[in-house]
Amino acid sequence: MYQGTPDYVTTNLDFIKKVLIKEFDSFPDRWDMTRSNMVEESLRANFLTIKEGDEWRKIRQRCTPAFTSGKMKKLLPPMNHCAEELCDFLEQFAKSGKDFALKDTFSKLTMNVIGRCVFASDFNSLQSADSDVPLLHYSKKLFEVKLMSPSIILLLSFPNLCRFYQQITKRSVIQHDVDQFFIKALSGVMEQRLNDPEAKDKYTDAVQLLLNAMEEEKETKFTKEDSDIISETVEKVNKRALTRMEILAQLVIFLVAGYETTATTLHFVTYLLAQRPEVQDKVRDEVNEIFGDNTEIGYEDVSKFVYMNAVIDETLRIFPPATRLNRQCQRDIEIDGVKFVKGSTFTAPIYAIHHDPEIYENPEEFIPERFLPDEVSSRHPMAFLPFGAGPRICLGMRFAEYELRVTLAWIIKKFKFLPADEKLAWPLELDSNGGLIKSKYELKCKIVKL
Ligand code: HEM
Repeated sequence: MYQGTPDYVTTNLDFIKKVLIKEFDSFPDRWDMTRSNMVEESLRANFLTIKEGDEWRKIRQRCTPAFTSGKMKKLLPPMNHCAEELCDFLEQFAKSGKDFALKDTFSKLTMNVIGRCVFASDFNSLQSADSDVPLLHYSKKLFEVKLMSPSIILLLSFPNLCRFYQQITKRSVIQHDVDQFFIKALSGVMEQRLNDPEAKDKYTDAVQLLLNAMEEEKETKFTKEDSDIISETVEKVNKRALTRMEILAQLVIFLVAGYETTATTLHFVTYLLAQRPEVQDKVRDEVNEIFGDNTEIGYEDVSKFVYMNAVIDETLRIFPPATRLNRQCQRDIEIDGVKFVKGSTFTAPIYAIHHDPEIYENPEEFIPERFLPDEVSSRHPMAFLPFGAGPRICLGMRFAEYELRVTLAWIIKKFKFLPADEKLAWPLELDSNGGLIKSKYELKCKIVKL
């Protein structure tokens, strides 16, 4: 049982594949404890992550053009720009020789990348304290909905009362201030674009793509390369345009889903490289060969990384930012003798799968070679699920993959990463309160300029 709902959890990879892909029509949505109590027109009720059925299909279809391979090409210059800025920022730590906190630094970088790629704005996060970057402050807060917070307890104990309160006041019981902040901040950007007759030709960021989608009914053409983020299930959908609240909500979810997950991965990968100089040197050799004396990492360069890919994937295996994923059953169905009734849930325990010794020998060891192409092709496709799978797979997967590679290439080329003075025991002690993985103790390292 999960919060009063029957939940079936398994590490059986064939079974997981059936639920996430083959029987997707019976398991199209995520289970969300707060969904039924949300004010329909509220910001979070419109998040793609929470939307159900045809409403989800429509929004996913509209958002996908922002993440296609063609769009990624255009996003590489801003990603390179942010990575270069990060290198300038890191110089102070190289000069001081002191330990520095990885998570804080990479959170600011990923916020800047989202700023430039999604909002075509400079958030300048690196130079500011957290409290001076309101988007960072409120994005962190949006993630802080804890299972045992007073508002959640209230919601679970008195759902009807909460629904009544929300309908009357149009205020969300959970974090009303956060919703208000985002609505105010992003409405401004939207209005400015709507009032600019040249905006359509001037901007290519996600805000503009979604605004175009709001007005236009045009069909989007997807290439074969895009098949990993768009499925046929999504394409067969009514073509109603998006409302303003729907657009606002997706911008917020891109910001929130995009910054914490990618920053978490970058901070773990850098930490691991600092502990393993021989792996770090190997990545650097590859980077130097591909990056050379060029001024930025290009679209074709990214696809040439082999060892760096293996390092990133092995990091995502050991530390998957989302430790599990779930689906809610929409109609009674039996799969391999397991009966699901409508409303029950299914959980794929990503962390447990990634640490299963039957799948990965010595799972606590950092062995990037496990992710060299031949090894990957001999493994079950569901053995590695950091971005989920099936039609509801992470929409920002490719965005994250590019951001991780571009950033890592820049910092590895410019700096050597060394262990911090303060040593932590391995395996690291982790905390996944709220579903996202965290190290219990702050991860730090030292750097030397090359
Ligand atoms: C290392 C970085 C990231 C990781 C590990 C990650 C992981 C995930 C996972 C596990 C899911 C659930 C998939 C499922 O249920 O099958 C998900 C969904 C999602 N992610 Fe990511 N994510 C990352 C980066 C991003 C970025 C950069 C964005 C946007 C800019 C993003 C936007 C989304 C959205 C919108 C969904 C919901 C998709 C839907 O319901 O259709 N993610 N992500």
